Amino acid sequence: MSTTRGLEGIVATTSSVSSIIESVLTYQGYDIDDLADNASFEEVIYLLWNGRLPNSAELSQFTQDLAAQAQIPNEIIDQMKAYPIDKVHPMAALRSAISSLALFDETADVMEEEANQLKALKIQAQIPTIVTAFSRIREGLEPVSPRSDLGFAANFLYMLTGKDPDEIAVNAFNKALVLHADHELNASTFTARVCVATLSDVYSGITAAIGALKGPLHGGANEAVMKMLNEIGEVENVEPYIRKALDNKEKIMGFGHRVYKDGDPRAKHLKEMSKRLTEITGETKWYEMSIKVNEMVTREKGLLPNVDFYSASVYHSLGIKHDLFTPIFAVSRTSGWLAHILEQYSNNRLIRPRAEYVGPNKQTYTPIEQR
Ligand SMILES: CC(=O)SCCNC(=O)CCNC(=O)[C@H](O)C(C)(C)COP(=O)(O)OP(=O)(O)OC[C@H]1O[C@@H](n2cnc3c(N)ncnc32)[C@H](O)[C@@H]1OP(=O)(O)O
Ligand SMILES: O=C([O-])CC(=O)C(=O)O
Repeated sequence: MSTTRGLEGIVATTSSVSSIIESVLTYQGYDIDDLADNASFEEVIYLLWNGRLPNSAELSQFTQDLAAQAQIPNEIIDQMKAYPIDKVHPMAALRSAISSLALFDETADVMEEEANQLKALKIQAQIPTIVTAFSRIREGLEPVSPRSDLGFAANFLYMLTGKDPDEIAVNAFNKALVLHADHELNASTFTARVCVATLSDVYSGITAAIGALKGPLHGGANEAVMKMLNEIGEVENVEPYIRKALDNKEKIMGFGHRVYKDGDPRAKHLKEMSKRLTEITGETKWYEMSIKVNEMVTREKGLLPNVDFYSASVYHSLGIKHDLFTPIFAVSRTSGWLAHILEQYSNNRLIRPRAEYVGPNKQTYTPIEQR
């Protein structure tokens, strides 16, 4: 038996949801560059789940269907109020709340295709409500109910702040959601597929995926990037900070990628957004520091920024709390997770690889009093 550490390069499934071929990312065959410049997040969800773009009647119906499911059970709000708020990371709160949602859905374990599609719609619609409600609860504020007259991106920002968001913020947030929606067989999507391949339920698949996304080598990197930028503080500190980190063989968050070796196509969009938004807020130092970190890490290590690097200064410029960056990633990636979960169910086989045994052999049991 031979092993490949971290399953690098192993093709573990077929999928028609998204592809990465020669560093070009597509959702159902549509280049991410095209979608980032033109599509609403609702269109992208529809695309990922149906394999084609909606026409305007279909999009309008889909948007209404999402809006109709956006309210979460009061019990979930009450539960979140009971969490030890000041100690709980919003990703942990989200993981628990999504798991709890299943308890209030009588169809959670119904495996028919239609029931699973309805659960997908509910989860996608309710995840922004959960993230924003938790954010407000921990600040001592009441959650803001979703509005059916707002699109997905606008509604998220509205529920977060209780105020109508401006157009620039909505467009930037929509683009960020589009860019994060799916990414082939990344760690959290693989986790979701492994989970539901046992014929476990959709909620379990999403809960497991949230757990995998939370780690700093995956989705948790965006929050870690902002922590690093905060520690650096000023542009002139970049050089000594990064030098020390590299000398100590520390990983620089937001750089490197398992699949892209010549650049993540999403990063250029986020870089441009970071430039624009920091100009608007007047806090250009976040962009300038990011550029300097980027130049130095690329020069010294040959590593390029991934999706998490510039998204940090983008979300910061939108006034979003740093520990909500990864939950926002989850809000977007849920669309991809759900597409993969439905695809897995449609042609399922248990996912069960092997491990090469490297432990001791031929051991003999010794009674406890002789050890
Ligand atoms: C949405 C996403 O999940 S995007 C990824 C988000 N994660 C991060 O940004 C965390 C930082 N980056 C990393 O840890 C890695 O680049 C990963 C996890 C993304 C990819 O990991 P792998 O493909 O397993 O690469 P691996 O960790 O083996 O790195 C290969 C070499 O490059 C180095 N390297 C990789 N990334 C970095 C980095 N960000 N900073 C410094 N060195 C790095 C490693 O130390 C290793 O060096 P070595 O061969 O001398 O030991
Ligand atoms: O594909 C990966 O390994 C990580 C990634 O960029 C993503 O999930 O968006």
